[in-house]
Formats: sequence, structure tokens, C-alpha cells
Amino acid sequence: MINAPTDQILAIGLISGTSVDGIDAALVEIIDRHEQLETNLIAGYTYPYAAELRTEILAVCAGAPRSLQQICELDDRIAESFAQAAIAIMEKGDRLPDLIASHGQTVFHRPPVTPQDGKTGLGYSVQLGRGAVIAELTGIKTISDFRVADIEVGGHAAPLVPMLDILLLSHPTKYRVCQNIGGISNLTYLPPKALEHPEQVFGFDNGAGNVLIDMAAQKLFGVSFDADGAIARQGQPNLDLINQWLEQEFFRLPPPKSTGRELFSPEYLEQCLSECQGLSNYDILATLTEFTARAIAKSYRDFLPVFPDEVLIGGGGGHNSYLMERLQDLVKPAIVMRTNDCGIDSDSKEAIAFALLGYLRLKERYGNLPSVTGAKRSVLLGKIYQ
Ligand SMILES: Nc1ncnc2c1ncn2[C@@H]1O[C@H](COP(=O)(O)OP(=O)(O)OP(=O)(O)O)[C@@H](O)[C@H]1O
Ligand SMILES: CC(=O)N[C@H]1[C@@H]2OC[C@@H](O2)[C@@H](O)[C@@H]1O[C@H](C)C(=O)O
Repeated sequence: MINAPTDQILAIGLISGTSVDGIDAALVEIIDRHEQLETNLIAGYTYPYAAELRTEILAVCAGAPRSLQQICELDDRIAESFAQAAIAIMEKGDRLPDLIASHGQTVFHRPPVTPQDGKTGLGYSVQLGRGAVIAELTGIKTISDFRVADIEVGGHAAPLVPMLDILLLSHPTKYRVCQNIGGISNLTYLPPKALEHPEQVFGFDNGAGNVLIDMAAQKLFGVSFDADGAIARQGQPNLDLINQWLEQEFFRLPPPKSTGRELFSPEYLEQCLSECQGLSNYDILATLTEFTARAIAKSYRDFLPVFPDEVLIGGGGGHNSYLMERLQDLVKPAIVMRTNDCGIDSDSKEAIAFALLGYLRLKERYGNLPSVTGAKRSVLLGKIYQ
């Protein structure tokens, strides 16, 4: 039989991203046909965090002081929520999954730097929701701690989703960018036939994504996000301010680079708001949305060897039609579409990516792309909890 599957497993991928809106769970069939991987999404769902747990996670992300005991207890509460999400999505399948791959919840991320005398330059990335608890509560083999090994070999450990992009979304003739717009935005640059030239693939975090829009929507309008961009659409962006903000160091830094809520923090928003004197609240949302779109578009012009033919959007930002319109205008003649148009559900993409990374770990195949993370070498990602 030609191209028969060499392997087929049922996996659950779990992640809560930097928006901290809830746990994205994906129940995925992974089909391996002689190194050519396919995924079939059986169910994808976001299980919202309990409000009090979300508030506590955001407080820790923002640097609120907590004892080690409190952090450990938070670790277990997050793991319990992840286990509940896994158990809930498991019911959508017709058999028990072979594997749970759980990213957990990032609460701290520090990119690597050049080491100084006697000081480490290694990055630091903390994901809570320990795999041991998920394995214990579900009875399913669980893989977690996906970022640690890349950090150990000098990498940023982020973004990791480019492995899914290279395996599932490269095109024979087109230059593609896979653009995630979650809490933070990040991209994968995929030249044609990327799978044959993995060293030419790179990716990096390229902006604030939705975090600033979300925080401003909460503070100025009392809503958790600007649904469909309806608020921003009513305002006028201030381009002078945006151009000034785009001069900041993060946007000028060449890849590899990664960021998080440590930079795009409540203090960062306060600084932006203090510079928005005289703008209406609608203008402020319009300005932050335009800033988000321009940071993304500028990163293509500044850092990509070839401007893309297609931009495939993943993440919740794809639901903000105003942000999408602005991005489409800014990256013409590239065509902006959602990954759904290429067979990958844009809301479940990160959860599918971790299911795939879990499968690679199980098969002892490398999960990181050194050309993306800046790691010294390829490594196995993730720790297995039986
Ligand atoms: N209908 C909508 N209109 C506007 N924005 C939306 C809509 N739906 C979702 N979003 C935005 O998407 C965000 C969630 O996106 P997503 O779930 O991709 O983030 P994440 O996975 O937590 O982040 P990251 O990718 O950085 O880890 C919400 O916080 C909101 O800003
Ligand atoms: C440390 C960390 O959690 N980084 C996230 C964050 O959220 C988006 C962007 O920054 C990305 O680099 C990464 O997540 C995705 C899942 C990734 O690793 O590809």
C-alpha cells in the first residue's frame, strides 16, 4: 500500500496563552505517513478559567509578590483546571487518548542575553500547571515542560509553534507568513518547500498582539476585549504616537527575539495612555489597534528576506475584523487569510501544535527549530509523566 500511515495516535493538546482567557484544548488524530504528518481535529474548545484563578494568574504575571508556597499551590490549581479540560474534551472522542501534551500557563518569560563574567546568559521561562498532576488526575501519559530544553541550549524557547507551521503549512511555490495574534503576536516565515529547507525558516515574537487592546478595553470601556474591533473602528488613530512607539528597542531588535507580559505590562499601557492626552477613549482604542497592526507589518519589511505572498492568521486576533482590515491594508499585495483556509483551525492551532510536539517527543524527534529560537542545537522538547 502506498503512503499508508506508519503511525496513528489520538492526542490532546492543551495551552493557556498570554491572554489568560482560558485553556485551549484540542483532541487531535495525528497521522504519520513516513515522516509526512497530518492532523485531524476531532474537537477544539476553550475552557474559561474560573474568574478568581484568572485574576490570580494575571497578578503573578504582573509581578505581585507571592510566597513560594502560594506559587506551588497556584501551580497545582492550574494543573487541576488543565486536567478538567482534558477530561472534558476526552469525552468527544470514541476512545481514550494515547497522550496529553500540555504547555501550561506562562507566568514569567525572560529571553536569553549575552553572558557576562560569572553570570548566566540563559533565558528563563516558567509555565505553571505541572504535568505530574495532569497525569495523576487523568490517568493518561502527559508531556509538559516544553520550553525548558531549548532554554538549556541557549534558545528563547519561543515561539515553538513554527514546528507545526513547517510541517503542515508550507507551500510548494508561495512565500508564507503564519501570523499568530494572541495575547502576544508572533510569526513564522515559510519560504516555498520549507520542509526541505528548515534552516531557512525562522520566526519571532513581533508585537503586543491583543494584550494592550484587551487591557485598554477593560480599563476604558469595562469589557474584556474589543469585540470585532467595533470600538476601535469608531476612533481615529494617532499616527505620530504610533511612529514614536515603533521606535522602541523591542521593535528594532533583530530576530531571534521573544517577549511577553513582562514588557507589554499594565505599566506599559499606563505609559501609552499618559501619552494619549487629548484623545477620546475611542481614539485610544483605534491608536492601540493600529499600533498592533503596524508593528506586525513593519516587522515583515524590516526582517523578512522576501515579502510574503500570503499571511495566514491564527489566534483570537483573527476575529477582530477591524484589525484584520487594517493589517490587510498595511501588507498589500500579500493576501491575508485565516489558517482555516489552509485546513488548520485558527482558534485551536496552538493546542494542535502542542499535541504535535508531544507526538514528536514520544517518537524521540526534535521539537525545536534552532533557526527560530536561536538555540545552539536541536533538542527533544518536553518531559514525560507516565
Ligand atoms: N470576536 C473577537 N473580536 C475581537 N477580538 C477577539 C475576538 N475573539 C477573541 N479576540 C481576541 O483574542 C484574544 C485571545 O486570543 P488567543 O486565545 O489566541 O490568545 P492566547 O492564545 O491567550 O495568546 P498567545 O497566542 O499570545 O499565547 C482575546 O483576548 C481577544 O483580544
Ligand atoms: C513564553 C511564552 O509562553 N511565549 C508565548 C507567547 O504567546 C505568543 C508568543 O508569546 C509565543 O512566542 C509563545 O507562545 C506560542 C504558543 C509559541 O511558543 O509558539
